[in-house]
Amino acid sequence: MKKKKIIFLFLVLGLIASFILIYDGFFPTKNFASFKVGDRLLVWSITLILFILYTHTDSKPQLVPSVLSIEKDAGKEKDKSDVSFKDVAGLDEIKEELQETIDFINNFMKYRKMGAKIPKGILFYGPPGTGKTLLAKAVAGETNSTFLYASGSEFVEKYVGVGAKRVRTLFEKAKKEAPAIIFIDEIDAIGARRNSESNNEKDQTLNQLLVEMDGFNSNETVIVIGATNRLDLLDEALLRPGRFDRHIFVGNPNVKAREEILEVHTKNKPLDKSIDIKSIAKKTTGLSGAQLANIANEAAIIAVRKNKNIISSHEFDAAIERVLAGLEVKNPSILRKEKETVAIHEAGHALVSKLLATDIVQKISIVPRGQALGYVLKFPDEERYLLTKSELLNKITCLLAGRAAEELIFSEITTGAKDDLNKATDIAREMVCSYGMSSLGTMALDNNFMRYNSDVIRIEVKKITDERYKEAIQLIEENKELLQNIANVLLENETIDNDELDNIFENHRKSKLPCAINSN
Ligand SMILES: Nc1ncnc2c1ncn2[C@@H]1O[C@H](COP(=O)(O)OP(=O)(O)OP(=O)(O)O)[C@@H](O)[C@H]1O
Ligand SMILES: [Zn+2]
Repeated sequence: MKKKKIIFLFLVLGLIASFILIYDGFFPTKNFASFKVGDRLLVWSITLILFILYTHTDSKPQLVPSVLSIEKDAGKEKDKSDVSFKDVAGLDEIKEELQETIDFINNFMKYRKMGAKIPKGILFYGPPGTGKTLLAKAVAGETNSTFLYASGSEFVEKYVGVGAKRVRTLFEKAKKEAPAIIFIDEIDAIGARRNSESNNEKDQTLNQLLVEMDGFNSNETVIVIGATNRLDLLDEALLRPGRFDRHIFVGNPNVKAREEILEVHTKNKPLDKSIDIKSIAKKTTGLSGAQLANIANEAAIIAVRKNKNIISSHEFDAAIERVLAGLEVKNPSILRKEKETVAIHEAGHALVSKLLATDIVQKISIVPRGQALGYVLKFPDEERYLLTKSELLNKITCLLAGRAAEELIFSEITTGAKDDLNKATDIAREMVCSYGMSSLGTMALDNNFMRYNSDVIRIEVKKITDERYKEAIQLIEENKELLQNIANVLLENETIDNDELDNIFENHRKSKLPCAINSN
């Protein structure tokens, strides 16, 4: 379109020049005396050529991108993948399960002779950053297949038909370059359940995807891998046999897998002998593969910044903190009064966490990082898959303890508890709606019930958080002196680590013992 505009501009100039020269032909003036007949003919012919060019340039309105740009967009990372299963740490069961698919692509004829059909579609689902894309790339790498990457959101367009066309182009390309792995990330963007307030463009795109998946037969070595964080959102039609009929959950790594992931991502980095990958793996419960990769990279960056030629455990600790809590804010201009409030707030979290022995407090800090003015870094003592009701309640108490400490010490509350309140409310809502842990009964509540009974749910959630808040207040009240001690050390040193916190508790305990000499 830009080209057309430029041609149009020259055409207008040409036309003006042509008219002036025609006019001048009839009523010659001095101005154009030097223009011979040949020159005039040249200007007229150029104008004519511009006119022909203008009328022949693609004049499709910009509403729909041209086919060319669609072809360029669909399957951007068209390439052979150089990732193999060696690069995917942990996830052993998944790799085993994918072995069959790999064998099918590698020994296509063997299966064909037997009349065996292999699944066309595999769906990876699970939290972000757990290696879904990496696994798909590794399948392509292990089979030397073309890897075609597309993100579901790329197909979502305002204009009807564009998304569907992109899907078609993607599959055409895959068939042409088979064996191929089509990887559609965020497939929920196009594959979400259809409802009555349907969106025509989205429906057409999803329909096209279904048509394509039904359309290619098992003789074509094209495998579609979809990935989503929300399996529950997907349209059932997409999950039917013959489409995405293999669902593989890719979850956050356990301690052994975390160790392996850290090994993979530190393989090419010069590590100090003192570094114990096992202990880093233990400290990072609940983190995803992507976060661990990020930590390894941050540790290297921090070491470079310190002009070191080897990465030590100090850099790793700093990297964990940075990835979990965000960037340290340099020269923050925080008022003394605010600092006191933050210290009391964080001391409240740490005190109650320790009293209730929920998680191990790794570090308390009032050095602002990212959006937070202060934070408490905690890790569970061990890998947990099940949580008891009392553990969930204790978690809520710990979350509300920051606000409780503020109220108790300053008789005033601040906006600092926003994030805590969100998290506490989320846990309480889950207890009520998903875990059957409230007086509403031992059942899960479906969306319909939740929509029409939001008040009932709110009352239940409030009951839980109110009680927990009361408990937090009581615990802090009983240990006010300890809270002050923690806050004072924080104000003085800005951070407290696990051992120092133990010391504060221990010193406090000793100070409460009746003095041995005086007792005589
Ligand atoms: N199991 C793993 N082994 C090695 N590296 C991993 C693993 N899991 C994640 N990573 C690292 O994290 C990065 C991001 O992972 P990936 O993009 O595959 O996650 P994802 O599950 O597709 O995330 P999202 O759902 O956000 O798209 C990878 O490039 C890799 O560096
Ligand atoms: Zn807080």
